[in-house]
Order: sequence, then structure tokens, then C-alpha cells
Amino acid sequence: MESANASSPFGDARQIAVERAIAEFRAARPVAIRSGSTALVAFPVDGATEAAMAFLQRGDGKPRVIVPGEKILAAGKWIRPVAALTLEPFTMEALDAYFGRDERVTAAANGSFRAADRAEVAGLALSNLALLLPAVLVADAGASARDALPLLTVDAEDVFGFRDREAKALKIVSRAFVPLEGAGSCEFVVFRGGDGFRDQIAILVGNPTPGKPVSVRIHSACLTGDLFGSLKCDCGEQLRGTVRAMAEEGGGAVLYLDQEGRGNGIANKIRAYRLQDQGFDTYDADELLGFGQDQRRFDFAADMLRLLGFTSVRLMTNNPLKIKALRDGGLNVLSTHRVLTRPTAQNVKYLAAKRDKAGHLLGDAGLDTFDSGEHPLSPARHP
Ligand SMILES: Nc1nc2c(ncn2[C@@H]2O[C@H](COP(=O)(O)OP(=O)(O)OP(=O)(O)O)[C@@H](O)[C@H]2O)c(=O)[nH]1
Ligand SMILES: [Zn+2]
Repeated sequence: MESANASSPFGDARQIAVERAIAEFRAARPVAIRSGSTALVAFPVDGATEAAMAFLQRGDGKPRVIVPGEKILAAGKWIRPVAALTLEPFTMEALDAYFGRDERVTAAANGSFRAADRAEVAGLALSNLALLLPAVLVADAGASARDALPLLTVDAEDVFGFRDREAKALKIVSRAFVPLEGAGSCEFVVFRGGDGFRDQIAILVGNPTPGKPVSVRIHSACLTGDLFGSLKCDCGEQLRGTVRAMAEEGGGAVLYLDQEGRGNGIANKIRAYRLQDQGFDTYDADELLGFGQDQRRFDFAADMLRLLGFTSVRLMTNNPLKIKALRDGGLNVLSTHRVLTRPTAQNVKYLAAKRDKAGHLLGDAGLDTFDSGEHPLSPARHP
């Protein structure tokens, strides 16, 4: 049951409570989570200290660690979808041994597992919303723990409903023209709502006509690739290549979404890169951290396009999830066009994993015949 009386002068009270809880988690402070008659105190593993662990031990009952199924699978056990683990002893040392210095599971769990309850799962969902490592410490909310600090309280069901409500609350907040190299004057339209912490941006290239079919690229933010030209992925080339192609072909719309690291956030993406340096591929590294294959949602992209006046699109992507999301969102996807870049020595393994494990439409993109001795830095083919 979601909490009643949802409206306030400042918006939906359920959203406000969850936004505040996210801020508490990011600042490494505890939050109380209520579910029916149960209440617990939750604290993110990302940011745990001896003092925080001692605080949780003052609650009622045994404190525990809540971890997703992916993490347990990585530990050689299979508990789905979310498990509560009793950590013995409940100390930073034991936590470090469990998560390891690289955020990997380096030790089999000493304690016992059980399926997590609703409030515990909400704690984990909150760590995901806060873009932290997906693991949370919890204890039953005893009087002594509550008294130590006035805790922010949030309802478990409000946490679960947060992203849906956020995606639906999308609105345009500003727009202006920005000249882009090789693409002329483009209009940047900024939306609030959707995914992540920041705003979503639509870049209108050329002069696409509302009501008419439009070329669309849905692009998730990649700081390393888009901004710094990282060779580990194909993002920067795809972004610039699609803008260039749209400018040459009479216009289009790029949706630039706040979904760094496939929705895991920059800190977790860099943690995953560290694991990739040890030989894990892009999906195995995320799984070791406790993430599923892809945390992103694309449903609100259809709403962004509708707010801009577009209902029929030619979609530029290799990702079947994006195609499905726009169709499910009620848009008419007239055609899909792959966005191929030339593989490099540094990204060929990444691209092959996307094709082989996530079904990206990269079939004949030269990945299997790639010779790392040849043209590792060649410019991208036009999409
Ligand atoms: N977790 C994680 N995210 C990554 C890694 N490499 C790149 N990313 C992120 O992956 C996302 C790539 O986004 P996109 O370029 O929109 O898309 P895509 O899903 O590959 O689909 P298309 O390019 O449309 O075919 C961005 O959010 C990047 O930050 C990685 O190794 N691990
Ligand atoms: Zn990238």
C-alpha cells in the first residue's frame, strides 16, 4: 500500500520522501523504511564505517546485509531475487572480506541467507536509485537506534513506485539554439523528470517537422566516451556520427539521457572498468558488483518525443530494448538503422559482449574478423 495523502504544495509527497531518502543515502546517512507493521533502519554499504555499523547494532535483532541475486550467484550461491545475509561478525572487516577491495565477492558468506522481505528489498532499491553499490545494511528499528538521530522515514511502496512516477512527470523546462560543429544551429530542449539525477536533453538537428517522420537517436550518457573520446566503448563515435548524419540527411532528434554506465552511475561504471582490467567483460563486471544486465528504462523517451510533436520515427540504434520501448510507448517506429562504428583494439571485446550477451544488432560489424594490428584508431564509418 502506497502512503495516502500524496499531494503537498510542493508536489507528490511520496516522491519528495523518496528524493530525500536518496539524498540521505548519497550522503552516507541512514534512513528508516516502513512496510506495513515492519520498520527497519537501512544504510548503504557504499559509505559504511565502523560508526555506522555500531549504530545499526543498536537496533533490535541481528543486523544484516541485503544483496541482489546477481551478487549471490557471483558468490557461488543462487538465491533469488534479493537475499538477506547475516554477517558474522558484523564488522567493517567482515564486510570488506565479503565485498573485497574491488567490490567483488572474495569470500564465501559466513552467515546464513534468507529471502529478503519487502522493506529490505526497498532498501536495496533505494541504493540503486542513489546510484550506489547495490548492497545495503539493515537492522530492525529499535528505540535506541531511532533516538540516536531523527531518521527520515520512507514507505517501501513509495520507493518501488518512484521511477514510474518520475518518468511520467516529464516536462520541458528550457530550450535554446546552440551551433554545433558540422551540424549548424541545433535546438537543445531540456526536460525534467525521466531517469537519473540530472535533466534529459533533446537535441533537434536541422529542422525536423513536428507531425512528420523524424530520425531519432536515443543515447545514454557516457562521460568517458562522449566527452573524452574513450576507446573502451563506441559511444562518442555513435553520438557524433548520428548528429553528422542527421545534419546531412535533413534533420533529426537526439535524446541524450541521464543514464551514465547503463543506469548504474559513473562511480559504479568506473568500479566495473577496474574489474574489466582484471579480465571480466562488461556484463560479468557489472554482475560481480551486483547489477543486472541493464538498469536503464527507455519508456519516457516516447513521451519526450511526443512532447516535441513526433509520433513516427526512424530509429538509429543496435539495441533491441530501445526499439521495443518506443513501440511499447505507442510510437510508430517506421524503420530501424544500425549505428556501426569501426571496432578498435580497445572496444572489440565490449562490442562482442553486447552482441553475444545482450542481443545488440552488431552481427556483421567486423568483430569476429578484427585484427588488432590493423587500424586501431581508424575513424568511424558513417552510420
Ligand atoms: N556499466 C557499464 N556501462 C557502460 C560500459 N561501457 C559503456 N557503458 C554505458 O553504456 C551506455 C551505452 O549507451 P548507448 O550508446 O545509448 O547504447 P547502447 O545500449 O549500446 O545502444 P545503441 O548504441 O543505441 O546501439 C552508456 O550509458 C555508457 O555510459 C561498461 O563497460 N559498463
Ligand atoms: Zn561509452
